Amino acid sequence: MTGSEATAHRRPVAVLKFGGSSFRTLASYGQLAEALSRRVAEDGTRLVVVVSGRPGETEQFRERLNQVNRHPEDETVAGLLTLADTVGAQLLATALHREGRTATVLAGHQLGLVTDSAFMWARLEHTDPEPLRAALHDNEVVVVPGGQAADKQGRPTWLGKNSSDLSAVAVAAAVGAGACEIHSDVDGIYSSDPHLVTGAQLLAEVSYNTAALMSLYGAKVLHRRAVRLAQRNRIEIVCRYNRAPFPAGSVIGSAGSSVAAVVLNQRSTALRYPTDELADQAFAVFHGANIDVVRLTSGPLVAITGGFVDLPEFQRRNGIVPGEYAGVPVTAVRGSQVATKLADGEEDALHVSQRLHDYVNRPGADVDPNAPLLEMQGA
Ligand SMILES: Nc1ncnc2c1ncn2[C@@H]1O[C@H](COP(=O)(O)OP(=O)(O)O)[C@@H](O)[C@H]1O
Ligand SMILES: N[C@@H](CC(=O)OP(=O)(O)O)C(=O)O
Repeated sequence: MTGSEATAHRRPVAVLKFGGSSFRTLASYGQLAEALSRRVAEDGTRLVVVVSGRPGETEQFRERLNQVNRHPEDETVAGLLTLADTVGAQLLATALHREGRTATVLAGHQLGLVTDSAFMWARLEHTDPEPLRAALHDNEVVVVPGGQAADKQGRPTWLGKNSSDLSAVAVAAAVGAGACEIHSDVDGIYSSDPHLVTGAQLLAEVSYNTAALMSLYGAKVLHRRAVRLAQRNRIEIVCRYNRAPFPAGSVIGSAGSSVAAVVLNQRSTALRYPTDELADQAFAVFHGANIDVVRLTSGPLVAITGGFVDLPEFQRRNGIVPGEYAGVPVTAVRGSQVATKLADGEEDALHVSQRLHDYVNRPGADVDPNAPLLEMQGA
């Protein structure tokens, strides 16, 4: 056993993630550093803190890139857009130094997360825990820019849009942590987006399967592959509000509530193809590129959930027949059951979600996890 391994075993390590919504102002860095410093002092833990860039910053990089080249190489997109998270990580590290804490930044190429070479939606293949262990040996806090990794040749790769959650769970698995604390501007997973749907309820316990289904269908709150990685490694995801004292709202683990959730993401797009066969082919291409996609069964339909895919460009490059815009998918999930309705655009998606949410959560509704959801198609 190396010295750093022995130390990592002696000291408990907590893994925390703070998304972009935690850094709306520059003052947020100092406030968070103060709270983290208190935790180090009071709990005697070392921390790995995964951070995202500030809200909108990743997309600002994308705009700048597109102004220079409308058709950039994936490797360049990955190299540039992940810098927003690097900036955030360095700002938090410097705020921690001001608090008198030892802290360092481990960027994707230093971290030990090795992916394939699908630069923009890379898949994790292997983790070397040694860089994290060594950094934890020398520092009270290790700050990790979310979404970053490297391929076998050491080239920077991106785990995809909103993938900081995935980084956090991968880091938790690497350091052997039993939990991963994910902080956001909501304290947990609700029965629908609480900023958009009236009456959305906090779900205290959510099963891995339900959380993964919700994010596959576009719920922004957690990254789908993060949920699956946590499930495989038996890591509990604890969702917390991003301001001290960081109250916990939901735990994602083996237990789950049977409440029906309605997934709304106005960036999701359903595409209709002339035949089922063409829809199957398009689905296979999106899926093969690691993009979150669902083959809807109610027709020759494919839903690209979560947005941030340049659909005309992607279809052109991959030589697939362009699908016709079919609306915004809104999906009800209960246990492992799903039912999707198509709304006529972003505005209509809000109304459809509210109606569906009211319907599935109506007083006296049958919440038997085995009851079919198909009746909701008429909601
Ligand atoms: N079912 C849901 N439960 C909670 N939040 C949801 C849900 N669906 C969508 N959201 C949205 O997810 C947002 C949090 O995700 P995100 O903006 O990526 O946060 P962060 O920047 O902290 O990672 C919330 O502000 C909320 O609007
Ligand atoms: N750079 C990432 C940041 C991220 O993952 O965001 P968040 O954790 O706030 O969803 C992105 O915009 O994709």
